[in-house]
Amino acid sequence: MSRFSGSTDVPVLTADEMRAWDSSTIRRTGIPERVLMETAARAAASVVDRLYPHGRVAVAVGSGNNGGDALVLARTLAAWGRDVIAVQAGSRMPDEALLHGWRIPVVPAEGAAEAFGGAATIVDGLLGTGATGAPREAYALVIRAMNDSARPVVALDGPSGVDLTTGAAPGEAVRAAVTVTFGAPKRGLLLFPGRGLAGRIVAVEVGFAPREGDAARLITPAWAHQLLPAVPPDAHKGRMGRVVIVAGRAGMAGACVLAGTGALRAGAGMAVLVTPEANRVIVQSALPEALYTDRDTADAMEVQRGAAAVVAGPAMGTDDDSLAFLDAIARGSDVPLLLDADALTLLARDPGLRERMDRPLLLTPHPGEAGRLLSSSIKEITADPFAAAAALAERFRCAVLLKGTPSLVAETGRGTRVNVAGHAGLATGGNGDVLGGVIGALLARGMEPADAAAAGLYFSGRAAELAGRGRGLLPTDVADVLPDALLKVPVPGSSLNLPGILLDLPAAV
Ligand SMILES: NC(=O)C1=CN([C@@H]2O[C@H](COP(=O)(O)OP(=O)(O)OC[C@H]3O[C@@H](n4cnc5c(N)ncnc54)[C@H](OP(=O)(O)O)[C@@H]3O)[C@@H](O)[C@H]2O)[C@@H](O)CC1
Ligand SMILES: Nc1ncnc2c1ncn2[C@@H]1O[C@H](COP(=O)(O)OP(=O)(O)O)[C@@H](O)[C@H]1O
Ligand SMILES: [K+]
Repeated sequence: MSRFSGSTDVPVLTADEMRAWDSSTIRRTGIPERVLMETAARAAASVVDRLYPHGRVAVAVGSGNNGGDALVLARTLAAWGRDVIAVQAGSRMPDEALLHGWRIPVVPAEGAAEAFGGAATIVDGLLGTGATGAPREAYALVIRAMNDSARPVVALDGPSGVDLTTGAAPGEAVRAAVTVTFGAPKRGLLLFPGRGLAGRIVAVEVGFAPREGDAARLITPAWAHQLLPAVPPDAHKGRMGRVVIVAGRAGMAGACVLAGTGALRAGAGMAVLVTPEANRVIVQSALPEALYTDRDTADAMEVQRGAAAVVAGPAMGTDDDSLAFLDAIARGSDVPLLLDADALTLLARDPGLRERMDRPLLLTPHPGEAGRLLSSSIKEITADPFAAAAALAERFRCAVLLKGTPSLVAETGRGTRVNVAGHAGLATGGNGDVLGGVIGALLARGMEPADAAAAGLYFSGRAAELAGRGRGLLPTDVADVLPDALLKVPVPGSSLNLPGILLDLPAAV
């Protein structure tokens, strides 16, 4: 389960943004680079010593500052009484003065396999934010030896060989058990394949100045809970938000039921399900708490009047009738509108729909739907989801939740929000429908579309964590524990029980 500090603000940075933050901290505060390195390496040494307290530690050292971190860590562990050996991968070692006179045995890259074989734990200090392209030969050799050693590897800042901006691994790449990343999680650690190679991700505070600007940020529990409107003790159903859900063509009642369940489990005062007569018996039996309206009567347009938010699209159909109906719904009110699934396919077919409506809008595409909306391929979307989410937000002048691992929320002029709550148990048809309903409920309580989307991702992800990790988790199981996820802010902290941990994310398995 992901664990956070109590911070509402944890940035997610590209390698360039990280370097800019380094240098602006050094420039503005006068703190020497060596002090930042010392703090970073000592924090990483604490993590290594806490998780792997016994046996020899072999430290792989590159020639840049990532290697500098590795030398400081090696010296620190040696001073703490640990048995340490270094493997030199670069043509030169970082400044030996970093060792403060401690004598650490150093072997060349060719001796890596033997050195790792004789160690209990390996530390990867080969490449960090300054790396470009695939690791070159001596580095590649050391990485192969690391991966072949069957020893746990703790990566410093990122697993060497992973592009810390894109998550790509163009050549050999370290498979880490744990990554200790400095100052803020790097974007490439949260994107696959980087996310898979990073193992458990521990982000530690190392003394950077407060960040300015609109970089991407994690959706933290503290942030999501602080957005959540309180339930007043004198609440009544009219004040808790009425969500209209347009979903499920004939024979596809499930999508409608799941979205309605999501809305009610997230605290909507009322859910109105707009779906064809053929689905009536099913939706009213499955979800008697919701109201039903026949999509093919004039009532379907009337129900928008009392609505605080509208969710349209899950399995609603993509034929001409559905397009005409969606068009009427979109123009029929000015309350926030969420478009998902089939409604996104219809929007891709008729982008003019956007110009004909005048209301806060949120799109929640998965990469396939995003590809249709941007006329590009799924491959292009997943290669740079941050760019795709931003392009959609710009193109449709609205908030966008791009589903994926991780799911992102973008809106022009605001920093992208990155979701790390949840797990692969959510990869079951129907979870998107529940999510749409959850966000609908949050919109109906007055949250801005981008905030509702981000909070909806967090609470659904958190519910999946509470529901457990086993296979076969149903969307309704996730929905059932939503009230618990909404009620309790998780206690901050990590099982590492060390100060300064910003984020402790389990390995993606
Ligand atoms: N600055 C700070 O405040 C703080 C920074 N910190 C730490 O510094 C790290 C960034 O350090 P950095 O900028 O020195 O880059 P780094 O990742 O060590 O790589 C550069 C070296 O790798 C080499 N190299 C590059 N590509 C390669 C390839 N494909 N294959 C092989 N070699 C390759 C390149 O060689 P060159 O190309 O120049 O020959 C150069 O020698 C950051 O991740 C964090 O750990 C912390 O201490 C906290 C404070
Ligand atoms: N591996 C995963 N880790 C975290 N969240 C996931 C994972 N797989 C799916 N999800 C989430 O589950 C939801 C599935 O939505 P979607 O693809 O629209 O499914 P459907 O339309 O079939 O209900 C999205 O919010 C997605 O981000
Ligand atoms: K590294």
